[in-house]
Amino acid sequence: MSRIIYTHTDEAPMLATVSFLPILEAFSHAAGIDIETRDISLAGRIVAAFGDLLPEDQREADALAELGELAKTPEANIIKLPNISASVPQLKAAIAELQGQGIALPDYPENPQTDEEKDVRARYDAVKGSAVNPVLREGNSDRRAPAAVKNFAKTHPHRMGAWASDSKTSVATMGADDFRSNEQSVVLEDEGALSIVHVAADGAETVLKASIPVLAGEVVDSTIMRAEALDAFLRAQVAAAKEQGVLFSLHLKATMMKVSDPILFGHAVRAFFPTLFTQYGDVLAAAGLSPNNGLGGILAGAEDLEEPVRAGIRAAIDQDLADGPALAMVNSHKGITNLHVPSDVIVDASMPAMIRTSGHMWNADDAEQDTLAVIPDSSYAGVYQATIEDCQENGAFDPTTMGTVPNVGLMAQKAEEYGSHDKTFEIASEGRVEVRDASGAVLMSHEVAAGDVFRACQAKDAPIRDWVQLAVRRSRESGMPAVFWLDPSRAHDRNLIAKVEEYLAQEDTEGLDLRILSPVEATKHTLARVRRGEDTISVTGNVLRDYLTDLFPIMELGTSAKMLSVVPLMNGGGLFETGAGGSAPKHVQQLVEEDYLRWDSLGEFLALAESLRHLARTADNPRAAVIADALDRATETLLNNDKSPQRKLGTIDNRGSHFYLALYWAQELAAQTEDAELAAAFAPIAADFAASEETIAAELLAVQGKPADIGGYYRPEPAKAAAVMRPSATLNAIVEKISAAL
Ligand SMILES: NC(=O)C1=CN([C@@H]2O[C@H](COP(=O)(O)OP(=O)(O)OC[C@H]3O[C@@H](n4cnc5c(N)ncnc54)[C@H](OP(=O)(O)O)[C@@H]3O)[C@@H](O)[C@H]2O)C=CC1
Ligand SMILES: O=C(O)CCC(=O)C(=O)O
Ligand SMILES: [Mg+2]
Repeated sequence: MSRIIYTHTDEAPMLATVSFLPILEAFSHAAGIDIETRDISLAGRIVAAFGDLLPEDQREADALAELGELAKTPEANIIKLPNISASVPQLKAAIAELQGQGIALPDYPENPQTDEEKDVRARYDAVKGSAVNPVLREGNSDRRAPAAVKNFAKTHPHRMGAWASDSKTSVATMGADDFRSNEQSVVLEDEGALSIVHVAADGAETVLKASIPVLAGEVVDSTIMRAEALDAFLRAQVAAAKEQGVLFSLHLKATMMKVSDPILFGHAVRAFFPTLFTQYGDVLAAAGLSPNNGLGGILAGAEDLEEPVRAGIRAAIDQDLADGPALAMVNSHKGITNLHVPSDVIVDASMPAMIRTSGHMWNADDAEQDTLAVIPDSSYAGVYQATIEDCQENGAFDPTTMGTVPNVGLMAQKAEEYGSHDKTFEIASEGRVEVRDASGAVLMSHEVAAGDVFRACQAKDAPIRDWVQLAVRRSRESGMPAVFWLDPSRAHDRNLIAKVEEYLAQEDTEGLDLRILSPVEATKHTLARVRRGEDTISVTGNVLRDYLTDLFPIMELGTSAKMLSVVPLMNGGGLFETGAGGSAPKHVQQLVEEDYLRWDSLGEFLALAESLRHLARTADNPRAAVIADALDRATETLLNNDKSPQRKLGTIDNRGSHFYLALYWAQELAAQTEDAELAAAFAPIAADFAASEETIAAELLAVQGKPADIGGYYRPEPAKAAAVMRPSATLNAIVEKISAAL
């Protein structure tokens, strides 16, 4: 039997899976393929983290660890749906829900003191933030809009907000004293181990990290964000937004940058609420209410404090809101601001969403307004400023004519910033931080003050070489020019440029247009081509991979969820991610309120076809190729017949789109001539689906419009979720018959 692993994740994609998986299993069975699921949801990962401490009957295997090992083998064929990268507030909510379901989990220790509490905290911290993707991504990233999807977007353009030439929207970034400007970088000649040591002003040494294994040829960088400069910068932006009459909004990646960015977020909360922290800073700290978890956590925690402190805190917050600039809102109806929850505004998706909406965000009156987008570190902020300037000059992008920008991203083996969590520290006291080799020689050194954020990153040589080869291959296969977005004014990028030049020289690049430009120059170059309808591959590091695979798809297709996202694993396996989009929490809310799920599973369909094709190649299963090609044709028909989920009640939603996919897929299999046995088996199934179309559509539409009970948010009850997500008895019966057909 050939095997595909389909991941069980969170929120909208997990609910979509409840509906789609039975269909997928039935069709795959016909090709002798086993679909196995593994639970890598936030809830599943929490339970697995306490495997040894829970009562026997509550223990669950660590599926993520298993898949992480599998990803290093040639047999890996994993379809990875988006999952929650949890902030602390989300983590606590998930723990509470699981406790409510009777699972004997400890509370999240806010301020761990005993060894036991420290152990609990370490387990929870390992589950926090972007804890899944870095484990599975044992390869570099190839994300693109398939031709059928791009063509559909050109003929059915999504709405784009017009840009005014007098738009006051802009990006503010530090440019000095930040991660970018303080960066140092070395290329290691030999394998070994590094250490990170803090040397206090009096010479006392504290080991921050005892041993970082390194390989020969690896690029290692270190840098710091200066707290004092950050505070001055943030205060200046609060004043600037007020003076310019624009919204203040902060854009970070507190999920993936799970150690550094919540700290930066906390600094912004302090800068925006000076009265609150001057008057109540000590009270909040004593109550364990950290600004790093956002205004939402402070407001909720203040409820437990005594009067008059409680009223005083609220008054101070109101005072600061009245004194400061208007604050961008995440949900103006519920009064949720940009500074409420660190994971509510995630830069990769939030900046493109703003650019798509005329450079606006929402204010407290639920109206659009120009915005000062605050992105403290200047490494990548210039990309957004250049894009904004382009729109101010030339107007909004036109999805009917614009070129496409696929991405080849350096990602494997926790490359660059996204692998830096275990090497990121908030500095306790003045002195310097040194990165030393095993002999004690100092490779890099930074003067530091208390509160500065130190960060070290690694990029291994083999992934860098693989990334250059992937870029050459994609440029060759697509016929598109490719631009390496690397900045000669950054220490890390200078080392990468040298490697790119070395490895490109070893490839056959005859006739290819490959160049290296700084991110801002690359943005300008790419956008000029985009406006002429020309296509350009962006070849980037891990962070720009993340940013650009939302930025361009959101302009081109309306959402990054429609992207094909392939990770050719370095040891020969395949990881197929579904789009670049996340798990869309607001979709679950809509489902629970009115039994309508607008999640678009297009990303799953595209990933599945690639996964099947990979299986056909690696497991010598020609039938897998037949059902893959049939699936791609079915997906194209689905797009052209407009059977993707719409957005409003009374139209087909996610479940309806799964039915139509099954119908078209069965019809394609019945019609193909490569595999007669398969065609014969699917002919009656296709006929059944077609004959029942009206009944099934009616059964699926009938449930809409009233609240749906799935019995949990982070871990819904399987039976309730299945009842909600599979409401058509007619459809379920036909799906059942497929497995018996072959
Ligand atoms: N690979 C992964 O595992 C990723 C996980 N995440 C996680 O997702 C959560 C939410 O993050 P957020 O930044 O809000 O990003 P999301 O991508 O979840 O949501 C952004 C917006 O994209 C649109 N969208 C995304 N996917 C789909 C889809 N399949 N069908 C229809 N619309 C879609 C919706 O916008 P619109 O209303 O405009 O249609 C949605 O509101 C977080 O927990 C985050 O950690 C985020 C990114 C990647
Ligand atoms: O892992 C995450 O938290 C998000 C991943 C992401 O945004 C991406 O890969 O595009
Ligand atoms: Mg992303």
